[in-house]
Amino acid sequence: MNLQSTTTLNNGVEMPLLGLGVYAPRHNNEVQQAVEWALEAGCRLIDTASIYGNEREVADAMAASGLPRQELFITTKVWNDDEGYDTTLTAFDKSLEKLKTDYVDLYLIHWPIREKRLDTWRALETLYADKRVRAIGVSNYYQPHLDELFTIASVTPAVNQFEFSPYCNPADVVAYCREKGIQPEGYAPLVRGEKSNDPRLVTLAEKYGKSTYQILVKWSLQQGVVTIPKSVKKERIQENFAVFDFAISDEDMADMNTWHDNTRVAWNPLDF
Ligand SMILES: NC(=O)C1=CN([C@@H]2O[C@H](COP(=O)(O)OP(=O)(O)OC[C@H]3O[C@@H](n4cnc5c(N)ncnc54)[C@H](O)[C@@H]3O)[C@@H](O)[C@H]2O)C=CC1
Ligand SMILES: O=CCc1c[nH]c2ccccc12
Repeated sequence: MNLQSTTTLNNGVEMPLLGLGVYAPRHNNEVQQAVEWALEAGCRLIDTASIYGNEREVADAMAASGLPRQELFITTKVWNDDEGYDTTLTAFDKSLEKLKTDYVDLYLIHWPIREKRLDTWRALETLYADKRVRAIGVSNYYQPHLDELFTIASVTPAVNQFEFSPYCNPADVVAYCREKGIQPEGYAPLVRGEKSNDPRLVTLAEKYGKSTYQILVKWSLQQGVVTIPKSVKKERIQENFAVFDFAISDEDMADMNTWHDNTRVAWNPLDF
């Protein structure tokens, strides 16, 4: 496995396993530079969203990189206020305009807004049928949201993105996604640095000669879960991607799988 390693989605599209998240730097003008550094380091997956307000910066970095569009994998998301059928189609057009591209690789429903999420999904299916997105998916969907979606969906979501770290490890959601052919993707894999002093994590970092951040990234990757650590600092971006020269033992992976303590940086999907 290396930075170019991909997973094959349920419609045959190849998605990189490791990418850069771009929510939410203090200043969005840091995003263009961060994406450029990530692309230079070999990263090809960028995770943005309309609510992050930085799709234009992502577009500028894509252009500055000189990389062919088809080598990049760009995810964006429809935000809560835009959910609904027509509003989602309009929001998608705005995202495309900001991203200065004529297609998105993966378009996600950002949160499952109760009254609107089925109409929002129908809009995503329209965009997919019209070949304006290569894959469609959801974010922050747990089993009840997926089960509801399956009652109307003509297309199975290709990806479900949700909070995923050893400290927020909804293993039942991962298992359910796999059963249904949905690729799990984890956000906040670094718990925004909140756990970097956890003695158990520090011990593993020392054992493997890696940083605590690299241990967290590797824990996701070794399970085949796509992961999108965020940083806008060059050294940290490079550090977070330098995780292909070691492996966490099965025993240590099993131990990390007992650390779940419901630590969340975002809302609980079951509240939606
Ligand atoms: N679908 C959704 O609802 C959500 C999606 N996301 C996506 O996931 C991405 C990652 O999640 P985040 O919330 O950004 O949290 P994260 O867990 O990736 O943490 C990022 C923070 O960790 C610290 N950090 C990163 N690398 C470091 C290093 N090598 N050394 C020291 N500190 C380091 C920095 O403070 C940085 O701001 C987001 O940028 C976004 O793209 C995030 C939250 C919700
Ligand atoms: O992707 C980040 C999701 C998120 C969760 N809460 C908020 C509030 C405002 C913007 C984005 C988000």
